[in-house]
Amino acid sequence: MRKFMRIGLTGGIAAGKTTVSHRFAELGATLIDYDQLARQVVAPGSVGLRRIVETFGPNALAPDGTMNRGWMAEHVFGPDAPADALERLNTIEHPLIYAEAERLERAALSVRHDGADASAADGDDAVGAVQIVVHDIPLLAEVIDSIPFRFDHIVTVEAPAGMRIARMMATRGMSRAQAEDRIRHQSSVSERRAIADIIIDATQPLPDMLAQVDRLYAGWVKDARRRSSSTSRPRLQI
Ligand SMILES: CC(C)(COP(=O)(O)OP(=O)(O)OC[C@H]1O[C@@H](n2cnc3c(N)ncnc32)[C@H](O)[C@@H]1O)[C@@H](O)C(=O)NCCC(=O)NCCS
Ligand SMILES: Nc1ncnc2c1ncn2[C@@H]1O[C@H](COP(=O)(O)OP(=O)(O)OP(=O)(O)O)[C@@H](O)[C@H]1O
Repeated sequence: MRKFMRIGLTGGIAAGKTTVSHRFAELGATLIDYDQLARQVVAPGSVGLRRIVETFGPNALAPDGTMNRGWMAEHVFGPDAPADALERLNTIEHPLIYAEAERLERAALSVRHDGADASAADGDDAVGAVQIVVHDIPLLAEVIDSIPFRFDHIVTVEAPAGMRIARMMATRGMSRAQAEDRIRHQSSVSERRAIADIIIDATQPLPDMLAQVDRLYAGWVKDARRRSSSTSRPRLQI
């Protein structure tokens, strides 16, 4: 019997989400990184990039055929960004991202932890491994009503805006104005907390934060094992 749990991971930009998600991956979770998918679906030659250029014009394309991320970021987050620009970009990218996330999740669930094809080994499932799939979704609070997944738990990683702005300026080469623009276009701490059942405080010392992640993961594995006695199939509710 397969044991599967789907987790949503979110948090304000530069709060510490990637630090947390990498720890989950080290512990054995399958990680689906929506920032990475957002890059994949607009790769050169993709349907996503073609639609973006049709919608936003040739400035959206860099000379090397990739999406011009700097222009795009300014065009959707900057002070002179048209009111509906971010929504138009999201409308193009989000369905493509969800389709890819679904495909990755199905692929992960069809392979057992030891690498064997799960469909060929149903008889071994009584002692089968637990699979925790973590969807790392910066914008989960924004898309919670439209995303085609349901989560067993939602975790938000939080740090004060001042600390996040300082981190963006120090490590991502952003100006203060660019960092503030990015925060302003995201949901608030309270909106993220409203959808989450678990909060990770990223102002605590790193070892304490990672220990909290370890405890969470161990608890989920235990719950998934317990639950599997009443569920015979992975829950792919999409
Ligand atoms: C606007 C773009 C081109 C800017 O690219 P850039 O390289 O500067 O940023 P990057 O993609 O690395 O994102 C960094 C962070 O910005 C924030 N962010 C990204 N997209 C959005 C958005 N649509 N709304 C609010 N915040 C966003 C997130 O916190 C994200 O983690 C790019 O972010 C994009 O294509 N965004 C739309 C796709 C999307 O929704 N991505 C998030 C997946 S949930
Ligand atoms: N508990 C902590 N103590 C000290 N530094 C931390 C802690 N958590 C995260 N950081 C640091 O904060 C910075 C931002 O963390 P991280 O890259 O994980 O953020 P993020 O939320 O994934 O950002 P983004 O939303 O842009 O993807 C990193 O330099 C990371 O090392």
